[in-house]
Amino acid sequence: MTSYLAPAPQPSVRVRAPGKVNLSLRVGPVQEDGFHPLVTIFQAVALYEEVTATQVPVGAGISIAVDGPQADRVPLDETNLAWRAAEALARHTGVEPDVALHVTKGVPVAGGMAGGSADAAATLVACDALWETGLPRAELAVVAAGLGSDVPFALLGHTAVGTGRGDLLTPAMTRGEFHWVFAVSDDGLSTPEVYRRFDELTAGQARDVELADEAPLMHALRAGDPHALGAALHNDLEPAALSLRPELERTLTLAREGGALGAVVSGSGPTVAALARSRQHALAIAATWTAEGAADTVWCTTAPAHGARLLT
Ligand SMILES: C[C@](O)(CO)[C@H](O)COP(=O)(O)OP(=O)(O)OC[C@H]1O[C@@H](n2ccc(N)nc2=O)[C@H](O)[C@@H]1O
Ligand SMILES: Nc1ncnc2c1ncn2[C@@H]1O[C@H](COP(=O)(O)OP(=O)(O)OP(=O)(O)O)[C@@H](O)[C@H]1O
Repeated sequence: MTSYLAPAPQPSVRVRAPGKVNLSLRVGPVQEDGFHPLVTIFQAVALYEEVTATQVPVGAGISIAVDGPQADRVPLDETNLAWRAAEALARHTGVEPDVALHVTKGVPVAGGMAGGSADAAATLVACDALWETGLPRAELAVVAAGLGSDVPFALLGHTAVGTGRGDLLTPAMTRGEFHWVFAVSDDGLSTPEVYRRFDELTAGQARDVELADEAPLMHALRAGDPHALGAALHNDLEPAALSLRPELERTLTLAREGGALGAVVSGSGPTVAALARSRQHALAIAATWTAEGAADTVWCTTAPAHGARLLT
């Protein structure tokens, strides 16, 4: 009689990281390095990317699989931000980059909601646990900033003020829960292209960014006042996104006509974010967008949400 022993499962670690909306995004004049100085207020939303990192034999290298809505629009090679995050952490800590990554997308792709950045942040936390490299969060944030301006915020989550390229973060005090609805387009926008259009529209003469401009928004967050927050939403990239996608103007108008407390293009777009009074109100705005054909899909959620966090 032959006995059969099933192979032991390989150790694996699962991490969840959030997408974001920029409650305010103020963009200064382009610098010599091609980046723009920002003052932004990030808020993490309860739409999550999940990354599972599984141990593989020494020398196997990195591999990646992706599922979830819009997974077919995500690269499966070394250009994937999750792959780049594993490589960057291995380089930083001197370990061999051997890991199988599985990404489940829960944030729109190329929608201005930093889904790829959330994958990178989740991968840093997952590989740090799997490889037992034990980096403090502050050091992970340095590796994160090398991967992209939005990656440190996906690590931190909740609500935060971002300065520099958006990578220098200070947590912001908020009260309560906010209801968001997002109009998502199947056809994403390229972040560098939107910044380039911003440069054209401002003829390189954008006004310097000032943290003081955010006082009303910070007050609304501290008070947990969705009406004041709605009135304070702001995005300097919105004219650039609208000039590349004029149809987004109607999506914004429909949300406002539907009683949204505020409506704004999310980050570099083309997602439009509307702040609702309640979950029922969010669903009503979503229904209007759908009925009017103003979005390919609509996603309702709440905020703020936690940053990159181990699930197992
Ligand atoms: C639009 C936002 O999502 C708002 O949070 C971010 O500024 C974009 O962050 P991201 O996608 O992580 O961007 P990165 O990967 O760092 O940079 C991509 C490109 O965006 C432009 N970029 C980005 C950040 C910044 N402060 N200034 C820029 O001009 C640059 O052309 C850069 O080459
Ligand atoms: N893990 C990933 N998930 C999604 N896209 C990725 C990933 N890695 C690389 N990409 C590429 O990067 C592009 C932008 O991805 P992403 O979904 O992060 O955009 P975004 O949300 O607009 O980013 P941001 O708001 O940070 O500017 C995609 O079109 C895709 O080609």
